[in-house]
Amino acid sequence: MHVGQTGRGAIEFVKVTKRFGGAVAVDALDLKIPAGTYCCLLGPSGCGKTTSLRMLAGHERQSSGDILLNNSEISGLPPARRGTAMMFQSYALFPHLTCLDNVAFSLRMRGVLKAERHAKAREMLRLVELEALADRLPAQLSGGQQQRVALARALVTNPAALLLDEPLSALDPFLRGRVRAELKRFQRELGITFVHVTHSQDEALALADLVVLMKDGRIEQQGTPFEVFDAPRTAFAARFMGGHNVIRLPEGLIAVRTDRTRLLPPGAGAVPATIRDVEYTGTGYAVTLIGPGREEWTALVDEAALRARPLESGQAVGLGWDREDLRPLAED
Ligand SMILES: Nc1ncnc2c1ncn2[C@@H]1O[C@H](COP(=O)(O)OP(=O)(O)OP(=O)(O)O)[C@@H](O)[C@H]1O
Repeated sequence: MHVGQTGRGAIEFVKVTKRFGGAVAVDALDLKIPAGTYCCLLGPSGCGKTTSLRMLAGHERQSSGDILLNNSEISGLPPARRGTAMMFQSYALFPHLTCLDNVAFSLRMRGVLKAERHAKAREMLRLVELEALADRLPAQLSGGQQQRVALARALVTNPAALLLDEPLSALDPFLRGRVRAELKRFQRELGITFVHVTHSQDEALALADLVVLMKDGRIEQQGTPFEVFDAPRTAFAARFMGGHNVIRLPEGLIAVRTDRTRLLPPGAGAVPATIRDVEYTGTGYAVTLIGPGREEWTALVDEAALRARPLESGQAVGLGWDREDLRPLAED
Protein backbone atom coordinates (compact mmCIF):
# COMPACT_ATOMS: atom_id res chain seq x y z
CA MET A 1 0.00 0.00 0.00
CA HIS A 2 1.07 3.54 -0.65
CA VAL A 3 0.76 5.73 2.39
CA GLY A 4 -0.12 9.39 2.72
CA GLN A 5 -1.86 9.97 -0.61
CA THR A 6 -4.47 12.68 -0.58
CA GLY A 7 -5.46 12.98 -4.27
CA ARG A 8 -7.14 10.19 -6.24
CA GLY A 9 -5.88 7.95 -9.00
CA ALA A 10 -2.50 6.41 -8.15
CA ILE A 11 -1.30 4.57 -11.25
CA GLU A 12 1.40 1.97 -11.62
CA PHE A 13 2.78 0.22 -14.69
CA VAL A 14 4.77 -2.86 -13.67
CA LYS A 15 6.99 -4.27 -16.42
CA VAL A 16 4.32 -3.59 -19.03
CA THR A 17 5.20 -4.75 -22.55
CA LYS A 18 3.11 -4.46 -25.69
CA ARG A 19 4.03 -6.29 -28.87
CA PHE A 20 2.33 -5.85 -32.21
CA GLY A 21 3.35 -8.98 -34.12
CA GLY A 22 7.11 -9.05 -33.72
CA ALA A 23 7.46 -5.32 -33.00
CA VAL A 24 7.78 -4.07 -29.43
CA ALA A 25 5.76 -0.84 -28.99
CA VAL A 26 6.16 -0.61 -25.20
CA ASP A 27 9.14 -2.30 -23.61
CA ALA A 28 8.90 -3.42 -19.94
CA LEU A 29 7.54 -0.06 -18.82
CA ASP A 30 7.90 0.60 -15.08
CA LEU A 31 6.17 3.81 -14.05
CA LYS A 32 4.58 5.09 -10.86
CA ILE A 33 2.27 8.09 -11.08
CA PRO A 34 1.27 9.31 -7.61
CA ALA A 35 -2.41 10.10 -6.95
CA GLY A 36 -3.48 13.59 -7.96
CA THR A 37 -0.57 14.08 -10.36
CA TYR A 38 -0.65 15.86 -13.72
CA CYS A 39 1.53 13.49 -15.73
CA CYS A 40 2.59 14.14 -19.33
CA LEU A 41 3.79 11.26 -21.48
CA LEU A 42 6.08 12.99 -23.92
CA GLY A 43 8.12 11.81 -26.87
CA PRO A 44 8.46 11.63 -30.63
CA SER A 45 6.04 9.85 -32.93
CA GLY A 46 6.10 6.09 -32.42
CA CYS A 47 7.74 6.10 -28.97
CA GLY A 48 4.81 4.21 -27.41
CA LYS A 49 3.00 6.93 -25.50
CA THR A 50 -0.44 6.43 -27.07
CA THR A 51 -0.17 2.65 -26.70
CA SER A 52 0.66 3.12 -23.00
CA LEU A 53 -2.39 5.36 -22.56
CA ARG A 54 -4.65 2.95 -24.46
CA MET A 55 -3.52 0.06 -22.26
CA LEU A 56 -4.33 2.14 -19.18
CA ALA A 57 -7.76 2.96 -20.61
CA GLY A 58 -8.43 -0.67 -21.51
CA HIS A 59 -8.61 -0.10 -25.27
CA GLU A 60 -5.53 -2.26 -25.76
CA ARG A 61 -4.42 -5.31 -23.77
CA GLN A 62 -0.76 -5.52 -22.76
CA SER A 63 1.27 -8.57 -23.85
CA SER A 64 2.71 -8.87 -20.33
CA GLY A 65 2.98 -6.93 -17.08
CA ASP A 66 0.48 -5.38 -14.66
CA ILE A 67 -1.38 -2.08 -14.60
CA LEU A 68 -2.65 -0.87 -11.22
CA LEU A 69 -5.06 1.92 -10.37
CA ASN A 70 -5.36 2.75 -6.67
CA ASN A 71 -3.35 -0.40 -5.95
CA SER A 72 -5.78 -2.72 -7.80
CA GLU A 73 -4.87 -4.60 -10.95
CA ILE A 74 -7.27 -3.33 -13.65
CA SER A 75 -6.07 -5.24 -16.72
CA GLY A 76 -9.03 -7.66 -16.65
CA LEU A 77 -11.65 -4.89 -16.51
CA PRO A 78 -13.45 -3.32 -19.48
CA PRO A 79 -12.80 0.43 -20.07
CA ALA A 80 -16.05 1.56 -18.43
CA ARG A 81 -15.30 -0.26 -15.16
CA ARG A 82 -11.69 0.83 -14.63
CA GLY A 83 -12.21 4.20 -12.97
CA THR A 84 -10.54 5.92 -15.92
CA ALA A 85 -12.08 8.18 -18.56
CA MET A 86 -10.56 9.09 -21.88
CA MET A 87 -10.64 12.35 -23.79
CA PHE A 88 -9.67 12.03 -27.42
CA GLN A 89 -7.75 14.18 -29.87
CA SER A 90 -10.86 15.11 -31.88
CA TYR A 91 -13.66 16.21 -29.60
CA ALA A 92 -15.92 13.55 -31.16
CA LEU A 93 -19.15 15.03 -29.79
CA PHE A 94 -22.39 13.56 -31.10
CA PRO A 95 -23.59 16.22 -33.56
CA HIS A 96 -27.31 15.54 -33.09
CA LEU A 97 -27.23 15.68 -29.28
CA THR A 98 -27.30 18.85 -27.18
CA CYS A 99 -24.35 19.66 -24.93
CA LEU A 100 -26.32 18.37 -21.97
CA ASP A 101 -27.12 15.04 -23.67
CA ASN A 102 -23.55 14.71 -24.90
CA VAL A 103 -22.28 15.08 -21.35
CA ALA A 104 -24.98 12.75 -19.99
CA PHE A 105 -24.37 10.11 -22.67
CA SER A 106 -22.19 7.67 -20.76
CA LEU A 107 -24.56 7.82 -17.77
CA ARG A 108 -27.41 6.88 -20.12
CA MET A 109 -25.35 3.91 -21.29
CA ARG A 110 -24.98 2.90 -17.64
CA GLY A 111 -28.75 3.04 -17.10
CA VAL A 112 -28.76 6.14 -14.88
CA LEU A 113 -32.25 7.69 -14.81
CA LYS A 114 -32.87 10.86 -16.78
CA ALA A 115 -33.36 13.31 -13.89
CA GLU A 116 -30.21 12.10 -12.18
CA ARG A 117 -28.04 12.04 -15.29
CA HIS A 118 -29.17 15.51 -16.32
CA ALA A 119 -28.46 16.87 -12.84
CA LYS A 120 -24.96 15.35 -12.95
CA ALA A 121 -24.37 16.62 -16.51
CA ARG A 122 -25.42 20.14 -15.49
CA GLU A 123 -22.99 20.00 -12.59
CA MET A 124 -20.18 19.10 -15.01
CA LEU A 125 -21.20 21.85 -17.44
CA ARG A 126 -21.07 24.27 -14.51
CA LEU A 127 -17.53 23.10 -13.76
CA VAL A 128 -16.44 23.93 -17.31
CA GLU A 129 -18.50 27.15 -17.26
CA LEU A 130 -20.87 26.14 -20.07
CA GLU A 131 -24.10 25.71 -18.16
CA ALA A 132 -25.73 28.53 -20.13
CA LEU A 133 -25.12 26.64 -23.40
CA ALA A 134 -26.54 23.30 -22.21
CA ASP A 135 -29.24 23.16 -24.91
CA ARG A 136 -27.03 24.02 -27.88
CA LEU A 137 -25.83 21.54 -30.47
CA PRO A 138 -22.04 21.08 -30.92
CA ALA A 139 -22.11 22.92 -34.28
CA GLN A 140 -23.29 26.03 -32.42
CA LEU A 141 -20.17 26.08 -30.23
CA SER A 142 -16.64 27.37 -30.76
CA GLY A 143 -13.75 24.89 -30.87
CA GLY A 144 -12.73 25.76 -27.32
CA GLN A 145 -16.30 25.31 -26.07
CA GLN A 146 -16.57 21.93 -27.80
CA GLN A 147 -13.36 20.92 -26.10
CA ARG A 148 -14.81 21.86 -22.71
CA VAL A 149 -17.97 19.83 -23.44
CA ALA A 150 -15.73 16.86 -24.28
CA LEU A 151 -13.95 17.37 -20.98
CA ALA A 152 -17.24 17.54 -19.06
CA ARG A 153 -18.37 14.38 -20.85
CA ALA A 154 -15.22 12.54 -19.79
CA LEU A 155 -15.49 13.74 -16.19
CA VAL A 156 -19.17 12.90 -15.67
CA THR A 157 -18.42 9.31 -14.66
CA ASN A 158 -16.35 10.62 -11.74
CA PRO A 159 -13.10 8.94 -12.85
CA ALA A 160 -10.05 8.58 -10.61
CA ALA A 161 -7.87 9.27 -13.64
CA LEU A 162 -8.54 11.27 -16.79
CA LEU A 163 -6.58 10.16 -19.85
CA LEU A 164 -6.00 12.73 -22.58
CA ASP A 165 -4.61 11.89 -26.01
CA GLU A 166 -3.16 15.03 -27.65
CA PRO A 167 -6.14 17.05 -26.38
CA LEU A 168 -4.83 20.40 -27.67
CA SER A 169 -3.49 19.47 -31.09
CA ALA A 170 -6.68 20.36 -33.00
CA LEU A 171 -6.84 23.88 -31.53
CA ASP A 172 -5.34 27.06 -32.96
CA PRO A 173 -2.38 28.48 -30.99
CA PHE A 174 -4.43 31.10 -29.12
CA LEU A 175 -7.07 28.62 -27.96
CA ARG A 176 -4.42 26.04 -27.20
CA GLY A 177 -2.90 28.33 -24.58
CA ARG A 178 -6.27 29.03 -23.00
CA VAL A 179 -7.49 25.43 -22.91
CA ARG A 180 -4.09 24.39 -21.58
CA ALA A 181 -4.49 26.71 -18.58
CA GLU A 182 -8.02 25.41 -18.05
CA LEU A 183 -6.90 21.78 -18.06
CA LYS A 184 -4.41 22.54 -15.32
CA ARG A 185 -7.03 24.37 -13.27
CA PHE A 186 -9.57 21.53 -13.60
CA GLN A 187 -6.97 18.97 -12.59
CA ARG A 188 -6.10 20.95 -9.47
CA GLU A 189 -9.74 21.51 -8.54
CA LEU A 190 -10.71 17.87 -9.03
CA GLY A 191 -7.61 16.45 -7.32
CA ILE A 192 -7.56 13.44 -9.68
CA THR A 193 -4.71 12.16 -11.82
CA PHE A 194 -4.46 13.40 -15.41
CA VAL A 195 -2.33 11.42 -17.87
CA HIS A 196 -1.81 13.57 -20.95
CA VAL A 197 -0.08 12.32 -24.09
CA THR A 198 1.73 14.94 -26.13
CA HIS A 199 4.66 15.34 -28.48
CA SER A 200 5.03 18.98 -27.45
CA GLN A 201 7.69 19.70 -24.86
CA ASP A 202 6.20 23.18 -24.22
CA GLU A 203 2.90 21.59 -23.32
CA ALA A 204 4.55 19.10 -20.99
CA LEU A 205 6.68 21.77 -19.30
CA ALA A 206 3.68 24.05 -18.78
CA LEU A 207 1.27 21.42 -17.46
CA ALA A 208 3.01 18.50 -15.84
CA ASP A 209 3.92 17.75 -12.26
CA LEU A 210 5.64 14.67 -13.69
CA VAL A 211 7.18 14.62 -17.18
CA VAL A 212 7.83 11.14 -18.60
CA LEU A 213 9.98 11.37 -21.71
CA MET A 214 9.77 8.19 -23.81
CA LYS A 215 11.92 6.80 -26.60
CA ASP A 216 11.53 3.46 -28.39
CA GLY A 217 8.96 2.12 -25.92
CA ARG A 218 11.07 2.95 -22.86
CA ILE A 219 11.37 5.82 -20.41
CA GLU A 220 14.35 7.94 -21.36
CA GLN A 221 13.98 10.28 -18.38
CA GLN A 222 11.33 11.31 -15.86
CA GLY A 223 11.02 14.04 -13.27
CA THR A 224 9.59 17.48 -12.68
CA PRO A 225 9.59 19.79 -15.71
CA PHE A 226 12.55 21.63 -14.22
CA GLU A 227 14.53 18.44 -13.63
CA VAL A 228 13.97 17.10 -17.12
CA PHE A 229 14.54 20.43 -18.85
CA ASP A 230 17.45 21.70 -16.79
CA ALA A 231 19.35 18.45 -16.37
CA PRO A 232 18.86 16.22 -19.41
CA ARG A 233 20.55 12.86 -18.98
CA THR A 234 21.18 12.10 -22.64
CA ALA A 235 21.68 13.95 -25.92
CA PHE A 236 18.24 12.70 -27.00
CA ALA A 237 16.62 14.28 -23.90
CA ALA A 238 18.58 17.53 -24.38
CA ARG A 239 17.59 17.78 -28.05
CA PHE A 240 13.99 16.74 -27.55
CA MET A 241 13.37 19.12 -24.63
CA GLY A 242 15.05 21.90 -26.63
CA GLY A 243 16.79 24.96 -25.28
CA HIS A 244 20.15 23.18 -25.10
CA ASN A 245 23.33 22.92 -27.11
CA VAL A 246 24.81 19.44 -27.27
CA ILE A 247 28.58 19.78 -27.53
CA ARG A 248 31.31 17.16 -27.73
CA LEU A 249 34.32 18.08 -25.61
CA PRO A 250 37.51 16.01 -25.27
CA GLU A 251 36.21 14.85 -21.85
CA GLY A 252 32.83 13.74 -23.23
CA LEU A 253 29.42 14.88 -24.44
CA ILE A 254 27.81 17.78 -22.58
CA ALA A 255 24.71 19.96 -22.77
CA VAL A 256 24.53 23.62 -21.91
CA ARG A 257 21.38 25.74 -22.05
CA THR A 258 21.13 28.17 -24.96
CA ASP A 259 20.43 31.00 -22.50
CA ARG A 260 23.60 30.09 -20.55
CA THR A 261 25.85 29.77 -23.62
CA ARG A 262 28.16 32.79 -23.82
CA LEU A 263 29.70 34.27 -26.92
CA LEU A 264 33.35 35.13 -26.31
CA PRO A 265 36.14 36.52 -28.51
CA PRO A 266 37.68 34.00 -30.95
CA GLY A 267 40.17 31.72 -29.20
CA ALA A 268 38.45 32.11 -25.81
CA GLY A 269 36.01 29.61 -24.28
CA ALA A 270 35.77 25.88 -24.79
CA VAL A 271 34.92 25.54 -28.49
CA PRO A 272 35.22 27.74 -31.58
CA ALA A 273 32.19 28.58 -33.74
CA THR A 274 31.12 30.86 -36.56
CA ILE A 275 27.96 32.98 -36.42
CA ARG A 276 25.48 32.00 -39.10
CA ASP A 277 22.49 34.22 -38.27
CA VAL A 278 21.34 36.74 -35.72
CA GLU A 279 17.56 36.78 -35.29
CA TYR A 280 15.50 39.20 -33.24
CA THR A 281 13.12 37.32 -30.93
CA GLY A 282 11.31 40.25 -29.31
CA THR A 283 12.93 39.65 -25.93
CA GLY A 284 16.47 39.45 -27.26
CA TYR A 285 18.41 37.78 -30.06
CA ALA A 286 18.88 34.17 -31.07
CA VAL A 287 22.34 33.70 -32.52
CA THR A 288 22.74 30.53 -34.57
CA LEU A 289 26.25 29.15 -34.76
CA ILE A 290 28.13 26.52 -36.72
CA GLY A 291 30.76 24.44 -34.95
CA PRO A 292 34.00 23.05 -36.40
CA GLY A 293 32.26 19.73 -37.23
CA ARG A 294 29.24 21.55 -38.80
CA GLU A 295 27.31 21.23 -35.52
CA GLU A 296 24.45 23.70 -35.10
CA TRP A 297 24.25 25.61 -31.85
CA THR A 298 22.29 28.58 -30.53
CA ALA A 299 23.08 31.29 -28.03
CA LEU A 300 20.38 33.60 -26.68
CA VAL A 301 21.78 37.08 -26.21
CA ASP A 302 19.98 40.00 -24.59
CA GLU A 303 19.68 43.43 -26.19
CA ALA A 304 22.18 45.13 -23.90
CA ALA A 305 24.85 42.52 -24.63
CA LEU A 306 24.33 42.83 -28.37
CA ARG A 307 24.51 46.62 -28.19
CA ALA A 308 27.78 46.39 -26.23
CA ARG A 309 29.27 43.97 -28.71
CA PRO A 310 27.67 43.82 -32.16
CA LEU A 311 27.47 40.39 -33.78
CA GLU A 312 27.33 39.61 -37.49
CA SER A 313 27.03 36.51 -39.58
CA GLY A 314 30.40 35.07 -40.60
CA GLN A 315 32.05 36.33 -37.41
CA ALA A 316 34.31 33.90 -35.50
CA VAL A 317 33.59 33.50 -31.77
CA GLY A 318 34.36 31.18 -28.86
CA LEU A 319 31.62 29.50 -26.83
CA GLY A 320 31.82 29.50 -23.06
CA TRP A 321 29.65 28.86 -20.00
CA ASP A 322 29.88 28.81 -16.25
CA ARG A 323 31.04 25.52 -14.82
CA GLU A 324 27.74 25.01 -12.94
CA ASP A 325 25.80 25.27 -16.21
CA LEU A 326 27.55 22.31 -17.80
CA ARG A 327 25.54 19.06 -17.87
CA PRO A 328 27.53 15.89 -18.65
CA LEU A 329 25.47 13.54 -20.86
CA ALA A 330 25.40 9.75 -20.96
CA GLU A 331 26.24 8.52 -24.46
CA ASP A 332 23.04 7.38 -26.26
N1 LIG B 1 -2.51 -1.38 -33.80
C1 LIG B 1 -1.21 -1.41 -34.10
N2 LIG B 1 -0.69 -2.39 -34.89
C2 LIG B 1 0.63 -2.44 -35.17
N3 LIG B 1 1.52 -1.55 -34.71
C3 LIG B 1 1.08 -0.56 -33.92
C4 LIG B 1 -0.31 -0.42 -33.59
N4 LIG B 1 -0.43 0.65 -32.78
C5 LIG B 1 0.79 1.18 -32.64
N5 LIG B 1 1.71 0.46 -33.30
C6 LIG B 1 3.16 0.71 -33.36
O1 LIG B 1 3.65 0.80 -32.04
C7 LIG B 1 4.61 1.84 -31.91
C8 LIG B 1 4.17 2.84 -30.85
O2 LIG B 1 3.00 3.50 -31.32
P1 LIG B 1 2.25 4.63 -30.48
O3 LIG B 1 1.02 5.01 -31.22
O4 LIG B 1 2.08 4.18 -29.09
O5 LIG B 1 3.31 5.80 -30.52
P2 LIG B 1 3.14 7.32 -30.12
O6 LIG B 1 4.32 7.65 -29.33
O7 LIG B 1 1.84 7.56 -29.46
O8 LIG B 1 3.19 8.03 -31.52
P3 LIG B 1 2.29 9.22 -32.14
O9 LIG B 1 2.74 10.46 -31.46
O10 LIG B 1 2.63 9.18 -33.58
O11 LIG B 1 0.86 8.88 -31.85
C9 LIG B 1 4.76 2.44 -33.30
O12 LIG B 1 5.87 1.86 -33.91
C10 LIG B 1 3.47 2.07 -33.99
O13 LIG B 1 3.69 1.94 -35.38
